[in-house]
Order: sequence, then C-alpha cells, then structure tokens
Amino acid sequence: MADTAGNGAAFDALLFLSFGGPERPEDVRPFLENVTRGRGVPPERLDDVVQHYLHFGGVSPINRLNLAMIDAVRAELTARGVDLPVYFGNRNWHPMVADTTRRIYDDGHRRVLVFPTSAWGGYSGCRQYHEDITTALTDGLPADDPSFVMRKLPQYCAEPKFIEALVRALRSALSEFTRTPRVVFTAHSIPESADRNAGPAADGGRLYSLQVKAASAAVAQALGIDEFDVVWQSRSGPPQVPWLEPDICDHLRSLGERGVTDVAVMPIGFVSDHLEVIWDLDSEARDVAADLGMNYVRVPTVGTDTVFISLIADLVERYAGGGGDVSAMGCGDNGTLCRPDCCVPARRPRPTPA
Ligand SMILES: CC1=C(CCC(=O)O)c2cc3nc(cc4[nH]c(cc5[nH]c(cc1n2)c(C)c5CCC(=O)O)c(CCC(=O)O)c4C)C(CCC(=O)O)=C3C
Ligand SMILES: [Fe+2]
Repeated sequence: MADTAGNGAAFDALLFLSFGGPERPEDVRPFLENVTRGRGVPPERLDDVVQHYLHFGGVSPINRLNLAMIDAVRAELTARGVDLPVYFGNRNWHPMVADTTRRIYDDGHRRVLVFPTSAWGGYSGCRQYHEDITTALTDGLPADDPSFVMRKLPQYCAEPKFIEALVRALRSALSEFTRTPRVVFTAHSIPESADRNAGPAADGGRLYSLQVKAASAAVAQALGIDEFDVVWQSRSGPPQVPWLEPDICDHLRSLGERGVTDVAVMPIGFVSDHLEVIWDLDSEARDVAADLGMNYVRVPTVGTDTVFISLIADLVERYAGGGGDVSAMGCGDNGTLCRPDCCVPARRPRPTPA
C-alpha cells in the first residue's frame, strides 16, 4: 500500500466521491445489495426501499445532482486558475470508485484529493468513505505503486461557508410563510451505538449527532431563530435496535398535538435532493403534515448553491499545493483515519484488506 510520504507535494487530480444510486429499475436490487451487504438491514425494510426507488421509475436523482455539482466545481476551479481534472466515483453504484481510480491512474495522475459528499463525522459519513478509498486502492490499481496518494478532505460541517449556504437556503424558504413556522432540521438517523462510537473514543463519541446539532444551531442563530428542533429520518435497522430519535414523522405528529400549524423542514444532513430527501421528506413527511392540516415547506439542500461550490473550491485550494491541515478531523491518506480510534464500527467490523 502506498504510504503518506511527500506530504508537501502538490495534487494533480480531484475525485468527487459519493454514495451512488440506481439509474434504471433493474439496477435497484443490485444497488441495494451493495449498500446493505453485511449491514443487518431487515428484508422487509429493503422491500419498502425498493418501492421508494420504483416510485421514481428506478432512477435516483443523486447521480445527476452530483454531476451538476461537479460541473459547477469545474467552472469554479477554472475561474480561479486551478488546473485540476475532476473525476466522479461512488461507493455503491457506477461509476464505482475503484473503476474511477483505475482511470485516474491510467490518465497518469498520482496525487489525488478526495472530496466526499458527506460533511459529517461518524462511520457512515466519514470512516466508510476512507474504506471506499482503501477498496479503490486494492481493486482499482494495477499494482502497488507507492507514489499514488489519495488524500480525503476533512469534514466540512463546521465550515463557515457550509453554514452560510444553509442559511441562504433556509432564509429563502422562510420567505414563503405568512406565519412564523417551526424550523425542523433533519439528518439521516444512525444506530445509537454507531453515534456513541462516532469520533475519537477519548472525546466521548457522539461526534455525528453533536455536529448535526451544532450546525443546526449555527444556522438558526444566524437567522435569529430561538426555537427549533433537530430530528432524524430514514432509519432502517430492526425495530429492537435503538437509532437516533425522534423520527421526523413522529415529531410532526407531536408538533401537531402542540398546535403548530406551519413547519419548515430543512434536510441539513444531505448536500443534495437525492432519494432520501424526495421520498422521505417530499412524500412521506409531507403526507403526515397534510393529514395534520399543517403548512409544510421542505427547504432546499445546498446542491449547486454558489457559496457551497465556493467552499468545495476553497477546500481544494487549501490542500492542492500539498499544504492544509492533514490532522483535521476526517482528513487522511489512502484510507488511513484521522485518529486510529476514530468512529470504530460498533458491530460487524470489516476486515482490512491486506
Ligand atoms: C449518515 C448517513 C448518510 C449521510 C452521509 C452521506 O451522505 O454519506 C447517508 C446518506 C445516504 N443514504 C442513501 C441511501 C441509503 N442508505 C441506506 C442505509 C443506511 N444509511 C445510513 C446512514 C447514512 N446514509 C445507515 C446507518 C444505513 C443503514 C445501513 C448501514 O448501516 O449502512 C440504504 C439501505 C436501505 C435503507 O435501509 O434505507 C439506502 C438505499 C443515500 C442515496 C440516496 C439515493 O439513492 O438517492 C445517501 C446519500
Ligand atoms: Fe443512507
């Protein structure tokens, strides 16, 4: 495996690394098998999720949205005079990260910055992207080449421009209301055990939920909102396993009981309007709100917002010359973690490829 030598050398390519999603009905099952392999998701949940994808013709918007972000990042880098080719690879569906890595290698690049589409710490949001890089190096490279380095950019959930982009999205959504709505921030639920193990053990865990809460509070504060909620969505484990709560739909019901009539639901946990946003929020949660007679607005994700794209370009520029803080949380070379004890998988540790 390549080592981390040459910390000061410049980078010559950018890999935009994401989750992936199906593009045809036939892709849905094999995609979901990739996502859930060894993850203990009950078959009934999987059957439901198949239906969510089929509701949209078996096409997740995620790849199209990522390509739009990539186009915007390319334009921004060009405008700044940063000459880095941008590649696209995914964990769970084509273009698979190992295939893209092979292409990067064959195109002659040897030092690759990796931008992950998750802003957060935790196993699913950070460590699993390091594992993707390890997989890409193992399956994607023709031979062990110590000159090849893939450096994952750090977690960006606390970056001022990330908060600013979120503030812009929420501010414009709030202008649609005539009465002041309750603002509800939502992010992907994870098992309680995974949250307890998120972040360096010495820091006491819970990095993921604490980051989501801190970013939500920062966005609310910027807009002078004193009362808001942070809730969770899209849980998928067996019912007896505790996940982060409350669930968005349960929470809407309890807001309804308390007489709340207007809600702005902000998917702070995701950077684009992919399937877990357009199904779980635009369909399921919206229906719950409609049954309760609530006025419901789903706030846009940051996506191609110019401030968010500018943040991505800033991160790239910060590290492209070989500088930048390589000890920042989430930053690591060739799948090595920021801290050895960071975000240890709570169950089913995956064997590290030799
Ligand atoms: C923290 C987190 C993020 C945010 C960070 C990031 O962005 O990476 C995220 C993103 C996403 N999750 C996505 C889709 C899915 N997630 C699943 C399952 C799971 N997600 C989990 C966590 C997260 N997920 C967890 C703990 C599971 C249980 C299984 C396991 O322990 O790994 C399943 C399996 C079926 C189900 O259980 O729902 C699907 C289909 C899509 C793509 C949607 C599209 O196609 O447009 C995206 C961007
Ligand atoms: Fe997920």
